[in-house]
Amino acid sequence: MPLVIAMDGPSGTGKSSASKGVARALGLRYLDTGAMYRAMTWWMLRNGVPVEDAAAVAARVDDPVIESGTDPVTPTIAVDGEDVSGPIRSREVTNAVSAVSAVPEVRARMVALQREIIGDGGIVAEGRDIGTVVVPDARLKVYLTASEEVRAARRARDLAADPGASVAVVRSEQARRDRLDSTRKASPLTRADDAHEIDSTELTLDEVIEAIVRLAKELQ
Ligand SMILES: Nc1ncnc2c1ncn2[C@@H]1O[C@H](COP(=O)(O)OP(=O)(O)O)[C@@H](O)[C@H]1O
Ligand SMILES: Nc1ccn([C@H]2C[C@H](O)[C@@H](COP(=O)(O)OP(=O)(O)O)O2)c(=O)n1
Repeated sequence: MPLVIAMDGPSGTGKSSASKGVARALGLRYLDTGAMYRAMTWWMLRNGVPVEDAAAVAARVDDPVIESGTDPVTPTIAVDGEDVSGPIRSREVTNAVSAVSAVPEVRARMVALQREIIGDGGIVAEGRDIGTVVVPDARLKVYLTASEEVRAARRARDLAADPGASVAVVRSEQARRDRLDSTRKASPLTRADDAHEIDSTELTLDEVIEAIVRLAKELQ
């Protein structure tokens, strides 16, 4: 079976950047499953669905059409034909996404879509449950970590245009999201037993990419 690389870990550990780099280096496709949960959340907010009400979210789960592009050079995400790559990164969506992604009906639909896109493989897929639920038989699983402090500093840099996003605020919002993502009932964030753990706290992005490419080459 063509290679599937499953990349999981909490927010700000470098999953998206490393996954895109590895996909480019190895000529693989790339899937950002977090962007899909963010797209679903953006749609719920736009349509006035109370995101803390799991039954209300579940009732609308089949309505949005979510399309993910898998080119690691220009990843795309659209909802009902509208490019939402910018708006899904807002703090409003970020702070609502854990509630929406904890709803089992949301996860069932997203996982089915993700498996369809992953197909026969040749892809780096990143998220929270790729190695545990979406592709439990992936040939290579990586679990990325980094200190809370470094993760918050990285994400605050990404949000530099938002004056409310100080490192302290980002750190506390991130800690809340990690707690929700790792304690929810439906496929919580957890390291698969057979995942390689890489701590990126003291590594450059290139070093992380190199480490994963080396692991992939060892499989051949
Ligand atoms: N090893 C690293 N060293 C420094 N900065 C990094 C590293 N990995 C990622 N980054 C930066 O941290 C930010 C968050 O990375 P991202 O890939 O979006 O993480 P995640 O997908 O895990 O939330 C980005 O600005 C990215 O460029
Ligand atoms: N496979 C996945 C991917 C993301 N999620 C949820 C939980 C996360 O807090 C949100 C957003 O994920 P995303 O990877 O975009 O978050 P970060 O960029 O790492 O901050 O989606 C999930 O439940 N399962």
